[in-house]
Amino acid sequence: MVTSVYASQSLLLLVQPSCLKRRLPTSKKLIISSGSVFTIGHKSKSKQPMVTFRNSKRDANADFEAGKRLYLGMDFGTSGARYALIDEEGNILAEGKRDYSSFMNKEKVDLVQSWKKTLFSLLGDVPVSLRSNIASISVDGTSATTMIIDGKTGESLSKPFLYNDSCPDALPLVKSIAPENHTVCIGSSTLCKLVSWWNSCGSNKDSVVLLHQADWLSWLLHGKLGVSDYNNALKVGYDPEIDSYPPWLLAQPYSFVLPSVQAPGTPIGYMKEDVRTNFGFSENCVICTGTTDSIAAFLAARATQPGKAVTSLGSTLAIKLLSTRRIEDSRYGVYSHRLDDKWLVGGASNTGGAVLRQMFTDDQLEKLSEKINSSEASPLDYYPLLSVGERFPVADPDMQPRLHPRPESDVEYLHGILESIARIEAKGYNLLKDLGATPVEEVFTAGGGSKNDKWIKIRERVLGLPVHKALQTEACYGAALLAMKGSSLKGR
Ligand SMILES: Nc1ncnc2c1ncn2[C@@H]1O[C@H](COP(=O)(O)OP(=O)(O)O)[C@@H](O)[C@H]1O
Ligand SMILES: O=C(CO)[C@H](O)[C@H](O)COP(=O)(O)O
Repeated sequence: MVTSVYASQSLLLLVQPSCLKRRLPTSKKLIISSGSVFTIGHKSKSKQPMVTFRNSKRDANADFEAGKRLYLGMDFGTSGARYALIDEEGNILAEGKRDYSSFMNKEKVDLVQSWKKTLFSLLGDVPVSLRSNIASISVDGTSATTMIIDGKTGESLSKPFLYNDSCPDALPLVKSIAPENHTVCIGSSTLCKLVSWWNSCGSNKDSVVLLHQADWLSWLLHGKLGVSDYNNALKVGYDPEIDSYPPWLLAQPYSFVLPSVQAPGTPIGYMKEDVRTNFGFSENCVICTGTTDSIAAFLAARATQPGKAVTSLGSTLAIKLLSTRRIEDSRYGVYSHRLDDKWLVGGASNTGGAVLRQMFTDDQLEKLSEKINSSEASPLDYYPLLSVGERFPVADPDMQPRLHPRPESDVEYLHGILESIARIEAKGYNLLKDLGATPVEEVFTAGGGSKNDKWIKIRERVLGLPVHKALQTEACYGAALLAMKGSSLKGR
């Protein structure tokens, strides 16, 4: 079941210059009972007849252009999920977020159910009066988050393998079938997770489908099982350069479980009737293929020239450098995603915000960061990890976390951690240059860490490069741009 369609239209050309404007000045920012925050966009300036809508449920009142097409992007990250609803100019009309924790059953962490509940809760947070204008939806998720699915019911047959889970048991076999230093030759690759499951499950494997988190969530909306995109499928071995799974992978006994692959932002089908009627979406609402969270963050930053890069400072540190040359070397956890006719070279470290969140609340991070002297180098040398193992810029499953000695001052401690993460980021970009990628000349920042101006200053000093906060820092905005691309491909 292998087909591939490559949408030649460049996403970046679709995004109107006007969308380089900052966010819409919002007329309202409402906190609603579910804890989700959404903003209603400002009055449009166009000539179209204005339709004032009232959302009785949320007492929202904004003017809205009748018939205007909207695009919904949904980002499923490590700690929670977000949505952004944009118009054709890239203006944000509504946005919201949900933490998974509100759906976690403490005794049993049922991630799959929490993702599903979060998906439909977020859909329920989209302002009712805007839903019928939504022309398309795209979902991004964490990369290599692997699900073994019952091909008949769509239900998960095992616990999902998360993006940073590692299956070293499968590595020798994977290395024996894949080219040397191929992207899949790392314990956290999707292929290692598939092989590990295949070798351990024994039982009936006939109607099994492998899906990634974004694929499965999209299936809940369009109902067509077994479809992925060439970003999510990269780490199971899909080759976006030949638009196909390579022969060495198709020759494997488990190749029948592999999903079909299309370009990110490709229309897959209309929203399922039951979901559509339940939420009040249009019968023309199309669900498109998605991408991974850090690629969605790159798209959101709208970096369009080789040498521009985006660092996602989310729960993890993921770097993406736009390069004319494809680079791949699993010894360092370096791989290249395709972005139209260029390559997003990079990797994802296990360091990042999750380590910070273990020690400080977001409020403490903000207050402590204000006291940091970012122009001064911290003498502290840490390797901030939540647990043993690193993916990039060193692929070492046995790497130990290093967060001691801890100084008396929390300001100094945080400064040391932020600076140490910046050193890992710098090592990553230097490695990409050494491996032959287009040298980085400017870095945009996405993710939760992008709100930390002191950290941006520290990173500028450590990287020796201009570092900025991206105009749009949320991956869900990038997913919304993908939805817009898909809608144009559908000719809608
Ligand atoms: N002011 C801040 N400075 C540095 N990091 C921050 C700050 N505020 C939040 N974070 C970090 O941002 C991370 C959440 O970012 P987010 O992009 O939502 O992550 P993800 O989508 O990977 O779950 C948290 O781990 C948190 O520690
Ligand atoms: O760290 C992660 C979760 O946030 C993922 O690994 C991240 O998506 C990076 O993977 P990719 O480069 O394939 O997008």
